[in-house]
Amino acid sequence: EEKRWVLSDFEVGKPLGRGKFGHVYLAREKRSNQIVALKVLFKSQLKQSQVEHQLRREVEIQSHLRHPNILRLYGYFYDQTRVYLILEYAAKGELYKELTRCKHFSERRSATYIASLARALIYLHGKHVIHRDIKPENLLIGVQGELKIADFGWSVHTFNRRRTMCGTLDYLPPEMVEKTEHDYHVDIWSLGILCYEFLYGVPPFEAKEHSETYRRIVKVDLKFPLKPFVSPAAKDLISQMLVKNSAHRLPLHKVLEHPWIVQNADPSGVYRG
Ligand SMILES: CC[C@@H](NC(=O)c1cc2[nH]nc(NC(=O)c3ccc(N4CCN(C)CC4)cc3)c2s1)c1ccccc1
Repeated sequence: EEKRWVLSDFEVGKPLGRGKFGHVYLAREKRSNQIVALKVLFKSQLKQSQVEHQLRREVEIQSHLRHPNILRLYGYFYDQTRVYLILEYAAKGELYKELTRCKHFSERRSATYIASLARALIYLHGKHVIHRDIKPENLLIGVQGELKIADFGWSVHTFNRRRTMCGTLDYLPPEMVEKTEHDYHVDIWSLGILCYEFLYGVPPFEAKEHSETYRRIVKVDLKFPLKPFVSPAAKDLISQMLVKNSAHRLPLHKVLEHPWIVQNADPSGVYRG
């Protein structure tokens, strides 16, 4: 595990995509012939945006996670100018491109994905990790069609926060004792947004201006278009997740028991079309 990787350990192939601060390439680890995705980030850009600590946290968190719907991080290394993350290769690419191509997903496909994500989030929250950035752009599709949560750049260990919270509660002002804005309920809200976007092809509070989107979110101005047709059960689940009071959002284990999920999600967690 403590192997010190170097770039020459890999034969770097075609670029797979790009994201914040860098690109990701198909690569083959020469000794094992293992195919991986090599994410290359530029130190200059990381420094400029002061996200080095975030990247360290991403590596620390993702390297310890083991779940079929969470992209593995096998290791990392760096050189003078770049940081390299050795990631699991998701062979069917980016979910958002598939969603754009299909316009919107069927209820079976959507429910199968939402169930996988709920299971992955239950696992994450069990480890005191909240992702905080669950959206189509951060979801990849594995070779069997299974969903993989990628890019833990914004995830945090609630543990640390709770430790500071648990220390000396007495001296904390009310607003600090109040829910930290990032408790794990944020991921349930994001799952509701994702469910809506899978079924309708657009997120529920989309608007031309950011200020309008903000207003619609805080008001939870949830509207269900007449087209495409979406079952009342699906709308019921979405309505139970997109609730302003975070404590009243449907808990993740209840999401898995919801009739729409039970009736539509493929038990294997894989959508085979
Ligand atoms: C989620 C963004 C994040 N990405 C990762 O970490 C990523 C990690 C990771 N592992 N495997 C990937 N696979 C692909 O990117 C991929 C893309 C297209 C593919 N196909 C094209 C169409 N064809 C018909 C089928 C095959 C197949 C695999 C990616 S992306 C990121 C963040 C910052 C910088 C770079 C990348």
